[in-house]
Amino acid sequence: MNIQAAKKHQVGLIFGKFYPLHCGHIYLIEKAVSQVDELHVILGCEHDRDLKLFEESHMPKQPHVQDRFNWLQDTFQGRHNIHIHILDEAGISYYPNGWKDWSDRVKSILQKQQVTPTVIFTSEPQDVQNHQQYFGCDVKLIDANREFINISATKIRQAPYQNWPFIAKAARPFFVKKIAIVGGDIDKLPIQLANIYNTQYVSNGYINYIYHRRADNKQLALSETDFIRIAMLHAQRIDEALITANQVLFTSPDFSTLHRYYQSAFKRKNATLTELENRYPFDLVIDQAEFKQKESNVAIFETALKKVDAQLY
Ligand SMILES: NC(=O)c1ccc[n+]([C@@H]2O[C@H](COP(=O)([O-])OP(=O)(O)OC[C@H]3O[C@@H](n4cnc5c(N)ncnc54)[C@H](O)[C@@H]3O)[C@@H](O)[C@H]2O)c1
Repeated sequence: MNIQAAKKHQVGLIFGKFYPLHCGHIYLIEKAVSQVDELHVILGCEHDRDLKLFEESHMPKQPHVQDRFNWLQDTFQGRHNIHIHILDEAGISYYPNGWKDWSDRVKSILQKQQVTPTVIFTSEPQDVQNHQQYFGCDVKLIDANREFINISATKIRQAPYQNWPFIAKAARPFFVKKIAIVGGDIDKLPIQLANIYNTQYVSNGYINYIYHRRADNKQLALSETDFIRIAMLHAQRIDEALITANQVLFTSPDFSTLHRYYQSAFKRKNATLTELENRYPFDLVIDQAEFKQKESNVAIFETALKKVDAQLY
C-alpha cells in the first residue's frame, strides 16, 4: 500500500487575535501548514477586550475584526489549504479563565464547517496541556522562546513605528500616516520629506492635470467633472502608494483642501468629495501658508520635520 495514502489526513488549528498580524504569526502559520494537509486559523475577537487593548496601545486607530481578517486573507491569498475563521468570544470569561466555554464555542464552529482537528500549533507552552485536555488532539509547540522572529503583538501595539519591520506587509497600509503639504511650493517639501523618510510621495494630480490640459490647448478653468477626476486619480494613487509606503506617506493636497478649492469655485459642497474626505482622513496637514514670510527655508524644513517625527511615536 502507498505509504502516503495510508497516512491520516492531518488537520491543524491555530488560534490568535492577530492584533496586529506580524511576521512571528506568519512564521507560525507557515511552519504549521508545512506539517498538515489543511490548516484552520481561528481569529478570536471580543469587543470590550479588543477596545481595551487598543486604548492601552499607541496604535493610531483601532483595527477592527474585518481589518484583522483581511490581513490574514491577503497574506494567505491563493493558499487553498489555509482557512480563516472568525470566533466571537463575547460572553466567555477572558483567557485563561474560560477554557471550557471557549473550547466549546470553537468546537461548535468547527462542527458546522465539518472540521475535525488532529493537531493544534501554538508557541505558548502554558497552553499545551489545556489544548490537549479540551480538544483531545496532539499539540505542537513552535518556537516557544520566539527565537526565530523575536516579536509579539503587545510590543507592536506599544510602539508600532519602532517595530515597523515586523508588521505584516498586508497590515502596513492600515498604519501608514498620511501627511499632506499644502500652500506654497507643494512639490518641493513633500519630495524632500519622502526622501528623508525613505517612503512614497504621491505627486499632485491637479498639477499633472493642468499640464495635460495645457498640452491639449483647451481652456484651463476647472469644471466640476475635472475636480472629481482629479480627486479620483489622487485617491487611486494614494491607494497604490500605501502598499509600499514606509510608515508615512506624503502628498498634496489632502481631500479637505481639495474640497475647499471646489467650494470656493462652485459655492457648494460635493458628495463625492465629502465621501473621499471621510475615506481618506489625513493624520497631518502642513499648510506652508501658515509659516511667516520672513521664516527661512531651513526653518520651515526643520519645523516640518519635527511635526512629522511627532507622528511616529
Ligand atoms: N477564554 C479563554 O479561556 C481562552 C483560552 C484559550 C484561548 N483563548 C483565545 O485564543 C486566542 C489566543 O490568542 P493569542 O493571545 O495567543 O494571540 P496572538 O495573536 O498573540 O498569537 C497567535 C499565535 O501566534 C503565536 N506567536 C506570537 N508571536 C509569535 C512569534 N514571534 N513567533 C512564533 N509564534 C508566535 C502565539 O503563541 C499564538 O499561538 C485569544 O482570542 C484568546 O481569547 C481564550
